[in-house]
Amino acid sequence: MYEFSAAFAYLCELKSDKLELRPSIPDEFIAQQTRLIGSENALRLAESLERASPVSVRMNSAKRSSLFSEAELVPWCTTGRFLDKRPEFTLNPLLHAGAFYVQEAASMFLEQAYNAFDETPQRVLDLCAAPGGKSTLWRSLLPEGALLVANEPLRQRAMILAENLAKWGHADVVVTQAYPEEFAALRGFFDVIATDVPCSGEGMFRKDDDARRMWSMANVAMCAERQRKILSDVWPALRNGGWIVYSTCTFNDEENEKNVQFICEELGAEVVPLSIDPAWGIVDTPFGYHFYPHLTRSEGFFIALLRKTSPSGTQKMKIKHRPLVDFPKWLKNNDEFVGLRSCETLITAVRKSIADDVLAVGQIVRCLSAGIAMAEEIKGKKTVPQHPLALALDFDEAVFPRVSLSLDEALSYLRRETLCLPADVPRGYVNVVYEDHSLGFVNNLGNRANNMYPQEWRIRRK
Ligand SMILES: C[S@@+](CC[C@H](N)C(=O)[O-])C[C@H]1O[C@@H](n2cnc3c(N)ncnc32)[C@H](O)[C@@H]1O
Repeated sequence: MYEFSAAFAYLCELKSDKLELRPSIPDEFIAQQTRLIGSENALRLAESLERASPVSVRMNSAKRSSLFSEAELVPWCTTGRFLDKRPEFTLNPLLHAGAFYVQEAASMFLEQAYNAFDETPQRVLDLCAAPGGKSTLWRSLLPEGALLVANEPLRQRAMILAENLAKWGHADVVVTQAYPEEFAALRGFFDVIATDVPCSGEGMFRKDDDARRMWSMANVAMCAERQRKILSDVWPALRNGGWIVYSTCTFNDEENEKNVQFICEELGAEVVPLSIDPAWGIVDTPFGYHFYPHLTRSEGFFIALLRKTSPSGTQKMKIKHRPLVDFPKWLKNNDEFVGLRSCETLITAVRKSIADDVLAVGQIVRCLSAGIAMAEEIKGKKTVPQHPLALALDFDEAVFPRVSLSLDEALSYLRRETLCLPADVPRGYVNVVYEDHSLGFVNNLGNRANNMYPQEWRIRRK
């Protein structure tokens, strides 16, 4: 029974009083929340969805910078920071150097799920990963030598995911573009599968008008069904005893609690409790954790940690070994890597200890990137350093001459404009840096320096 109360009537007034520039929050959504969390909370939730979103960032602990060091900490994530206002992030070169990521604070709670693992996972699949907020966090949490497969089925979004992970700089990442069922052939391969599933986006009502416009109970039901299909399709790829991190940015129980129940009962898993501080304002339920914007400084979010109890078996994969190739010795620890040819001309470096896993994944699903894209060979003569190398944590910055850029020059570089370097800078490939953070390469011809920043990554903002 819906609880149509005075609070609900007040909400309707609130909606009609608003300057109607934005689509209003759907009545049925308010009724649904009234049923789920009571009228008082539904009222406070709806009010909070009309307020401005909090601003937060997460620092890349492997690319140290003093930026935002004074900002308030996000209590559930060691590298999260709240900002008082939203700066022009695009015009900060350190964003493009991978020193930080702009991320909604609730998503950073993933760190608490990670802390609940009783052993360190070695193979993690982030199944619905674009644009890469949680993948960059996974990568920061995982130790070196553990493999992260970050996947996104949609091409354009997968390209953005690859870009954001290249900026983050860790070598032990494979970016794939595949649908969940394609991973089933990697039977029992992964220790962890994270499913940050596409959802009805109620938690985004504050930021995203389309989420308001597209919302309906029918859409909620459609999303819930698609989520169950995603989970069922990828299920064989999770090893027995492996972990599922299930999350959505929506509030309703169809896509949250009922799907967690489906995973437990139909697929075979148990919910694992997380430790939370009551002061955080997170709502703890038997099936997972809710972030409500009227209670936490965040958007709406739901997350559950589960452990697989059903058997999956493992399939011993026959790895088709590819010939190793020499790669230019431009890394700090070249001996830890092997060179592989990604396509005819591109040479990548992959950590030796995970090379077989990387090959196994590449045999089953389409890979957009794996390891560090090092160099392009041109007609077997010239070796051109690739942009991801300049952003990689393993890049040996002593190899190429380095030039520090001012803010204006750095922005000009990121817009892919031609630069003019000081006369004493050697000719050839030069690494350009901003505040000690590598931004990329230029080819210095003397009178001008050709900009090697990837065309599709360039910033357009003046
Ligand atoms: C909520 S977003 C992921 C956000 C991301 N995890 C992050 O933190 O930046 C869900 C993603 O799932 C993708 N997706 C859509 N259909 C999918 C499917 N059938 N299987 C897996 N992912 C899908 C969407 O394109 C979208 O990029």
